[in-house]
Amino acid sequence: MILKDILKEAINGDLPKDVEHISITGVTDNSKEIKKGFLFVAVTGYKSDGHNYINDAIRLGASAVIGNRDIKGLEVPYLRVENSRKALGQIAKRFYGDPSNQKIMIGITGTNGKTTTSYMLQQILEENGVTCSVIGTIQHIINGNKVDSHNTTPGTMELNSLLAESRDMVVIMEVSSHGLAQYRLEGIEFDFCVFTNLYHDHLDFHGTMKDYFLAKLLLFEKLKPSGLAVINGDDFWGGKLQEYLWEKNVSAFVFGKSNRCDLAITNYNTATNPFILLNENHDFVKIELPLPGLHNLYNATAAYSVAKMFPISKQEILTSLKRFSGVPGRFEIYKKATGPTIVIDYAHTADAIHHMLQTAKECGAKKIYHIFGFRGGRDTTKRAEMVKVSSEHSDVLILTMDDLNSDGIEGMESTLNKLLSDYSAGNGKVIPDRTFAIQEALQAGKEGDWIIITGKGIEKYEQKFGLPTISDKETVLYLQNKDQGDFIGYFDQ
Ligand SMILES: CC(=O)N[C@H]1[C@@H](OP(=O)(O)OP(=O)(O)OC[C@H]2O[C@@H](n3ccc(=O)[nH]c3=O)[C@H](O)[C@@H]2O)O[C@H](CO)[C@@H](O)[C@@H]1O[C@H](C)C(=O)N[C@@H](C)C(=O)N[C@H](CCC(=O)O)C(=O)O
Ligand SMILES: Nc1ncnc2c1ncn2[C@@H]1O[C@H](COP(=O)(O)OP(=O)(O)OP(=O)(O)O)[C@@H](O)[C@H]1O
Repeated sequence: MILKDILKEAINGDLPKDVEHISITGVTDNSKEIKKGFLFVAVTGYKSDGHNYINDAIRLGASAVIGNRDIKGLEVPYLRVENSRKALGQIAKRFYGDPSNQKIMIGITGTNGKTTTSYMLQQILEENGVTCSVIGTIQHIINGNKVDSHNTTPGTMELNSLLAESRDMVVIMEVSSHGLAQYRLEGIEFDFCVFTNLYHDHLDFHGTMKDYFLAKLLLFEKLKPSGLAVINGDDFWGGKLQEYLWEKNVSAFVFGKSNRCDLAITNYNTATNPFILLNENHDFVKIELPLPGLHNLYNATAAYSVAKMFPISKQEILTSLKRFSGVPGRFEIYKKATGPTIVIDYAHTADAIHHMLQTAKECGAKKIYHIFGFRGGRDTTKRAEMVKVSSEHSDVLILTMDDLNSDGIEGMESTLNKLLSDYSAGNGKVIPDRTFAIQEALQAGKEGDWIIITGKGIEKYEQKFGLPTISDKETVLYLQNKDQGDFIGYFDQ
């Protein structure tokens, strides 16, 4: 491939003579992936600086380098750009032949509900003959094949490579604020952009809610002129987004409780036989879902709003939602003939915890045990509110370990104790070993009680705990079945 052909957007103006005829064999921003004839794009990162690896890249065979520093005297041509992360996105798109341009692109953003809404939409579309690639937190699904996911929104080279590989008609993407802020979607345009909600999260990265919102807003700048924004109008920031798009004359379809919404919520039931009743231009739509919780009904409404833009009948959409298969690690219920109801969920914001505990109450929980922890190295300012909400809406809260990342175990243990004493109403305890915390709740829980384990969903434990299990699901199954023989591991999907 001729280098200058993929630099169209990345470099303004004429290229130097020594670059005109260079051909390249690949592109990467990671010196460890360099092969002979590659273009190396040096990116200034959050942990390290790609410019420090330029010499390694040349030694390994890079035939040209792009960066955003003033660098002279390299053995291969060097092109300086203003922002090499952005340039990488522009180059990735060209290198892979602008693959998103050949797809119907659906981007879903928001603090919570992205994964659930994508799975709902995938099920509706696929059951009605529309093949989908799904890119998100749990995994990426391309042409029906599952690929491990390292980021919710993959890095720009990986993303464009997945899109180029896809033979599916539609791409449903979870779009994270990090991905938007880091130009991972540079040059990609969307047919539908969905906004689920915005709550306190990731402020370690964005600083303020306003900046977090502004990062999310970037997705809606990527809407095609013919595209449609689908917005949860009941969310405070959803309202702000609506105003912004209105001023810009961008088409938006809004759902919410106000009767001014395009899809007005008139009634719902969140517990047994959950449903949400919607008024769409005096035509009533009843979405039934095999999954409790108002939050899931909102996710289903978002999925319905997009699906109805496809040539699929209302009845077909409602049938698919009624038999929705659920999402691994999101409101997954484990219940034996007798004993407590156990739920494994991915809630990791105060708002999501509120929804979970509220749903358990609405489902008739007699006593609620809530087990959770905090990710090390991530937004610490959300922790107090998570403890307050848990303490207020559960009967017993047990603080335990989540992934430590770069934090130390002793430090986290004292953080848990301090948060519990400062923000709970005295109805909690700290059990650092996550498997023992679950064990204690399962031993105490009786028929009619609910035990809610949040934060990790299907993710594997990063630390070793007391019981020989590697995830919340394994721990629950191990404890539920431990009298029935030796445990050999269930190995999560
Ligand atoms: C803090 C952060 O967001 N980091 C993201 C960022 O990494 P980075 O480019 O800054 O990486 P870095 O390690 O500082 O390295 C800088 C540069 O040096 C290069 N390098 C480095 C070492 C070397 O030997 N040679 C070399 O060339 C690297 O390839 C890179 O180009 O860009 C990478 C590529 O796009 C991302 O994979 C990476 O996500 C990390 C793994 C991460 O954990 N991110 C989280 C916070 C995140 O993005 N989360 C959201 C979901 C959030 C949610 O809603 O829950 C997501 O979309 O996943
Ligand atoms: N619409 C919603 N409003 C509030 N909370 C929700 C909503 N949907 C899901 N949740 C809660 O958030 C958790 C994560 O849901 P989901 O994985 O669908 O969201 P996500 O946006 O993909 O999250 P992440 O970016 O962290 O992967 C769920 O387990 C549930 O507790």
